[in-house]
Amino acid sequence: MAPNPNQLPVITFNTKTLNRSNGAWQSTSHALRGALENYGCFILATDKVSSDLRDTMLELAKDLFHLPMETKVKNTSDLLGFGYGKYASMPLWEYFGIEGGATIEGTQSFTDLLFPSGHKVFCETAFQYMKLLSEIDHCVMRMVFDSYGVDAKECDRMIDSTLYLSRFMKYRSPREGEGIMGLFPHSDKSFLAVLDDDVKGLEIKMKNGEWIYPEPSPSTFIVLAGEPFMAWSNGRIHAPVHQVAMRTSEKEVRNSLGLFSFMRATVEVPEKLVDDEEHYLQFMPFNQIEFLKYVTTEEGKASKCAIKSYCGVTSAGAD
Ligand SMILES: O=C(O)CCC(=O)C(=O)O
Ligand SMILES: [Fe+2]
Repeated sequence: MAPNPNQLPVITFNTKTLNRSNGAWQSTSHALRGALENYGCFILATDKVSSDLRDTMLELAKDLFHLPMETKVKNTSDLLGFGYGKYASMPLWEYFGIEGGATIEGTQSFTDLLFPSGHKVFCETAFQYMKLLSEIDHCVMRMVFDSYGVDAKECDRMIDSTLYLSRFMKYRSPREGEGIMGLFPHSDKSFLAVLDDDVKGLEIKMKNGEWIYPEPSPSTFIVLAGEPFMAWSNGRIHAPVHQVAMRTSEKEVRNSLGLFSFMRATVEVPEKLVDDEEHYLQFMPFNQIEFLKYVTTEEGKASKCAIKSYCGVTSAGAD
């Protein structure tokens, strides 16, 4: 698949492509893996999540941002990017994260905390929506493992250990004198992210340095690989730098939703992905939750590619 800077590859998940005994599974798996290697992301077209559910979720997420600040800050977490976030350095951006967001327990305790008098519709919708996103995440994992010829049991081990962070994000338009940057350029510290939004703003840097600007659509998501997935693949999968910019001059608010995956189990490069030539072992086994803590240290913050300085093997990994 030749990289095309203006367009991301589109991968379709439907009953045909998701049936392992159908030939379409294999061709889709290879295309998906190629997309992650060349672009680090792709557009996922699927009817797995109805547009009604997506609209309802995007609408309900707005309720969170109307809460008083003293309620918002109750959503705390020790993990980077979880909890509630609003930073002076990125004043347009605000987010809420749910730890264990694809489970009813996690979603319920978040709802109880933020809406003490109850918000059944929010809880049920968020759980239903994020659970579907977690199923998409599982399918992506299975296809990647399958395409590399890595044992499905290893994939199950990883999926079973996944801690999901569901995140509700809001970007307001800049006021006079403010910059347009909603979220600064970064590569994700999650394994995978499944992203959804209602207004354009996500910008992804390609390997050749050009940026692409995916258009939101009610029938597509963006699936994006993070640094830990790159390490697991021994450097094959790309973890693209991306950012959010509020370029429009109109008074506009951008809402986005995402499900981010983190492995509790040790992440280890599969033997299949190591050889003596091009793919000597580039990353030592690591714990992704410990890696998240490392990212907040001075060394982690100063590093150009945190996963390489955390567990990269050779000088090829140094910044
Ligand atoms: O808001 C978005 O679309 C992207 C958010 C993002 O990149 C992140 O939370 O890491
Ligand atoms: Fe990101």
